[in-house]
Amino acid sequence: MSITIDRIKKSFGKFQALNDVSLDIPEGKLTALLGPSGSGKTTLLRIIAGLESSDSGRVLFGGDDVSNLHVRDRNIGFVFQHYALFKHLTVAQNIAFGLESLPRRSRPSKQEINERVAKLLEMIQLPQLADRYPAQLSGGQKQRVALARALATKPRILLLDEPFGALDAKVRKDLRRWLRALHDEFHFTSIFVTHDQEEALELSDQVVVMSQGQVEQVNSPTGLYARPESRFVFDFLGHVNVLSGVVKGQSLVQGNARVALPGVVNNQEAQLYLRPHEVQLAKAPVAHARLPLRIEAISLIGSEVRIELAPEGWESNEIWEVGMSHGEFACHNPTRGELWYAIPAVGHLFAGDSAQPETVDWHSTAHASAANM
Ligand SMILES: Nc1ncnc2c1ncn2[C@@H]1O[C@H](COP(=O)(O)OP(=O)(O)OP(=O)(O)O)[C@@H](O)[C@H]1O
Repeated sequence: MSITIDRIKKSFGKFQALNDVSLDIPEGKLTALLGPSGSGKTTLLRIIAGLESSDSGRVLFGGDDVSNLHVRDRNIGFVFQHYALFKHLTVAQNIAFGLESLPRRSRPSKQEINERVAKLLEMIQLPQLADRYPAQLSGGQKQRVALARALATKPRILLLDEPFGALDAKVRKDLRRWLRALHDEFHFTSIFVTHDQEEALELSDQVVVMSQGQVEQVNSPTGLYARPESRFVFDFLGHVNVLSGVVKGQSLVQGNARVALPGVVNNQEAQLYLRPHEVQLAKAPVAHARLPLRIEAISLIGSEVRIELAPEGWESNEIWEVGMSHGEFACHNPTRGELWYAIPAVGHLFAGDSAQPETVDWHSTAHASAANM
């Protein structure tokens, strides 16, 4: 069941929580609503659910306007951050609750309910815990039961609001993988609220980045990371290295730093954004870039070595980060306190007042410079 959000506005008093939001949520896909605290994610989710009404605009399910439909009639499953399991009911009774509460004419028989609960217990891989009470479960187990309960009435749409927010990092990761696998098997249309970029990128088919009650950008995780369309998305999604300066003589210049930018208008202010993987380190500057940096920290944990560097003779608001394979690291052995030069291969330039970046590609030059290391 696809979902269409059509020009939704919502204010709380004078505060505009959602400002003309339009969005298409594709059928059978997992869509993440990602954004900083207060950007309007939960408000949008609650309007889709029918738990909150909008001031204007429409919500459509599969093309049908459901804006005036009661939450009960929207056939939606919910999972929230704080497990809202009934303490006095067992796991099996919690899962059966939605089915037992259906009006008599649509309620399945006792036997059918038992069978469906048994199937859901299998699905969440907890059949052995059917007779336990919520207090006897771990946080991760409680969230799995909450999910089974949400799915018991076979909803067309599943809404999840920071479902793993209260769990520790390891359990979160396991549950993410498990939810993704479950989704791939059952294909419900899901919307997932999170402010954790890693979670959004790892779990979803489509990411909606929100800021101040508006949609900033919608794309697949890879598309969003590779082609951010605004400074906000750049800053919000992963680390980014920034050189701010003025364009002079076909180069972006600030203090000791200089990067060649053929074709850019002189004498305007500009910011060059570089992802850690778009930069290499060399012992000397190259023709298209002179970006001296001193190594401040080296982190060997993870699949890549992460090197943090501070500008030398120029300034940057944040520390720079460059990724390097463990093989490269062993070969070049960069050490804390040493002076190195960042060599950009691809960059994203915001020149003057432009809200959208222009991609600059120095690839051929960068390959030549890698030999410098
Ligand atoms: N019932 C309400 N009354 C008044 N203001 C509200 C209400 N609900 C939300 N807001 C305000 O609307 C804004 C958006 O809130 P919302 O919960 O949608 O943000 P969010 O992106 O989900 O944030 P978080 O990640 O912190 O949950 C916030 O500034 C919040 O204070």
